[in-house]
Amino acid sequence: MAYQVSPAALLALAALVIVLVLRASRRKSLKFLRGPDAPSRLLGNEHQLFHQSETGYLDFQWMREYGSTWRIRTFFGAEQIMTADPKALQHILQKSSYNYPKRVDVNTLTLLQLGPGILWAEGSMHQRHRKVMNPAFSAQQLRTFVPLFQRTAAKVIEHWKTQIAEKSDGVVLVNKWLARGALDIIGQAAFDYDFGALDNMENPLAKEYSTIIHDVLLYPTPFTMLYRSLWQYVPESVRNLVKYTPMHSLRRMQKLNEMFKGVGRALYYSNAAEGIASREGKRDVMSVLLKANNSENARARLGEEELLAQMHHLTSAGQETTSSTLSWMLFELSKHPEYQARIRQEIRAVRALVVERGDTEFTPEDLDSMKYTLAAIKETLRFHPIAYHLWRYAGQDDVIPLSDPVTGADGTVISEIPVSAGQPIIISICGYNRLPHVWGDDADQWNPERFFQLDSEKQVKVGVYSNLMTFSAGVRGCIGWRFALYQLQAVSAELLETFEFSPTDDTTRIKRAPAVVMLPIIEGKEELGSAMPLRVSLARVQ
Ligand code: HEM
Repeated sequence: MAYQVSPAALLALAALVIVLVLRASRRKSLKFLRGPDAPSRLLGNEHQLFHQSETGYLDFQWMREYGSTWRIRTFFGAEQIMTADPKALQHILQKSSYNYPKRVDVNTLTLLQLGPGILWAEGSMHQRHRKVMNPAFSAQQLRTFVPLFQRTAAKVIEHWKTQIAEKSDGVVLVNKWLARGALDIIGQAAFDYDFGALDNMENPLAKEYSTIIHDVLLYPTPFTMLYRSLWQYVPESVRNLVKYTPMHSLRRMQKLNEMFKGVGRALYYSNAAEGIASREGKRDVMSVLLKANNSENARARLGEEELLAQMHHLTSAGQETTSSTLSWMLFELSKHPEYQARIRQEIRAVRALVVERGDTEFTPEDLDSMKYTLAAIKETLRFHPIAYHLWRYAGQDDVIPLSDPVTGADGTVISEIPVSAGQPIIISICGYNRLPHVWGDDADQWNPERFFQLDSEKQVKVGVYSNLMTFSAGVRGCIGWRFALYQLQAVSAELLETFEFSPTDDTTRIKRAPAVVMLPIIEGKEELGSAMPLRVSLARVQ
């Protein structure tokens, strides 16, 4: 059936385009920066970025052509800065506090899928959320989760042993199991609740999480992208209403949110019924949330909607990120058997010390002493940053300094960029993590050894860990980075001690698909959704 568009709707659209063009033209022009042509006037380079053959492919190409900062187009012909420059990133993320808010289209997706929690909140509201959550993420608190990480790894190991005994080719979709493990971990660590995702393959929440990013965020259509770009012109107070748009992707997001709220509400109120007195001195996430809900100080209090959203934000932010990173690490090790063997040797040497002193499990100190394993984790975080772009805009007029001056359109050298309020900016985390002058001439190779040779004194200090941008930085930097690190250390040590990982026939076709977060998909087998098949076998006992 052909769609009828009313003349009134066309007029409204034309008026909107005029407003957008006028608004963009009031901004300082970025013509002095070089950059690629836009394939579309309406979509600029946006559609191209969400459909690139692999995450970062365009970033790396443009960096080679224009330097670490360049100009692209966003919707309706407006100009946009894209940068991987260390000083620019430090300025925007670390030094400017809340002056570079998140781009409205991407942030509204967070609101629709996860509710009004910490990842979505801006300014003073974000400060309040962060203050409530911070105590649950101290290094001391997180060390106590190492045994939980090990117990979960043991469950994954049992499942994989069964799988390889049953299948002649020994191929396991490792990301599916690691995602289930990560969901169980976050549930127990944060809320003392077992989602049971590793025990029950039919677990509805785990099933929904396993497909939502692929189904909803990967390869958006031009119409979907344009529609989302318009959200910034809707007043914030009513933006939540876009969830009623009859679009499949938005319905799916809302469904997930409602499913989570069902679990979260029951969980929160069963804990609340026990009273907060029993949680005196405790700093786990559930305890800090209960205290925040009961706080006499209105500035510290979180309402029910915010509480449930907070629980959902943590669950979602802590699941796909760690499990995907671990999947990519195993993928790289399968292609680097010598380094994998070295890691296994290191883990077994530390295990011998553990046994010698009469213990059964690695302590956090044992894990920290595994230098080769840690270098492989850092290198994977650098090479495969799950959150590969951050979408921001300037909240006020400003000047962004550059550490890597670029050659301008007229041939002059540019070492700072004046921006007007409203100027959209894409921060290329994947680009920064590949800068040769920061990481070495072989920055395009996965090589953990670099971490034994880098002179961090010569680098601009950015990021929260190892000068990587992978966890972002500043007031909005990842609150869970230490949690993630301990989890990656503890789980990878158990898996690599037990199993050997090697490539499969699909290995060369595994691609990093750009879906706001990076997903592994197999070229030609996209119908499988996110998939990381690896050949798994029991490691030889020495
Ligand atoms: C390898 C694992 C991880 C990576 C690469 C990662 C990356 C990031 C990045 C890039 C951001 C900034 C997002 C933005 O500004 O839009 C972020 C924020 C956040 N992350 Fe992580 N993350 C990881 C693990 C975790 C874990 C395990 C948790 C929870 C236990 C967590 C919880 C959060 C939260 C709550 C925020 C929002 C912080 C705020 O806005 O104040 N993350 N993460």
